[in-house]
Amino acid sequence: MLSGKAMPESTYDQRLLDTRGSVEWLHQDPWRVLRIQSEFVEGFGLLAEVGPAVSVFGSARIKPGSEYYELAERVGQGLVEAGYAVITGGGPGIMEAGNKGANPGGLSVGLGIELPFEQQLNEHIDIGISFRYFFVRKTMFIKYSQAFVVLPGGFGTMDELFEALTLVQTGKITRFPIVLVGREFWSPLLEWFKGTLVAEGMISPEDPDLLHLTDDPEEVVRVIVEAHREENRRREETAVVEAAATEAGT
Ligand SMILES: CC(C)=CCNc1ncnc2c1ncn2[C@@H]1O[C@H](COP(=O)(O)O)[C@@H](O)[C@H]1O
Repeated sequence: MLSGKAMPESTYDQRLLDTRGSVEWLHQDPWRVLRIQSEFVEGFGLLAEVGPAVSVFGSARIKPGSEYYELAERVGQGLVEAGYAVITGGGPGIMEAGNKGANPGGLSVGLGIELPFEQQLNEHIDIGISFRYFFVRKTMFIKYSQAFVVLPGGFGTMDELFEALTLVQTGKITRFPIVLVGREFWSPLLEWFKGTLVAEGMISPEDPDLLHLTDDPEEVVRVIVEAHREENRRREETAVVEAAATEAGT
């Protein structure tokens, strides 16, 4: 970890993605692949035994005591009571609230990101990793959680929401509940999905149904538990049908 004067002026993501400037950096790209690889290896190693988990996303700027902070804390607590680990971006605001709700009752995970300004993981974390690359970190959220809960937030939150939505819509991940918390905040976006995106044929009429909207932390947990129960039932049914087909064929 670097702090104060030792903090570099640019981030690893910036140096990787910036094609302008000194060509010296370009010659280092092949070596960067190894650094990226090691970040995947470290993430896979630390998270492999996390068990069933749900990621909680939302604004880094929300302060303790605010309505959304308390809501996120209750969501974290409810998820842990239902047997899930809680994964967040490890920072302040909603992330901190989600981790705080999960801790000390359950497993609280923070997947932090190196930013151009100094920042520490919040203090309510059992397993914490600081990533240099956003895209490596995003892979970890998707790979190690079985649902996303998204509270109000800004660009970072939208990025995480739309990544998950695209992966579900395109069938890259299946049966992955995405729950939006905060009806007043999210309703205009859902209206826009239906009134503009569906109306202009940019998404299918059923695509907005990939999102579940609520204000109630207990409903968040209920929706996720039921979706996973249904998924397990489907898997068991498929396994029985496949076993019967194999037996019939032998
Ligand atoms: C005070 C401040 C701005 C700190 C930023 N520190 C952060 N630390 C960790 N994850 C972050 C941070 N900022 C954005 N993110 C990511 O983007 C989302 C929040 O971004 P936003 O505030 O909605 O756009 C979080 O779910 C998180 O995964």
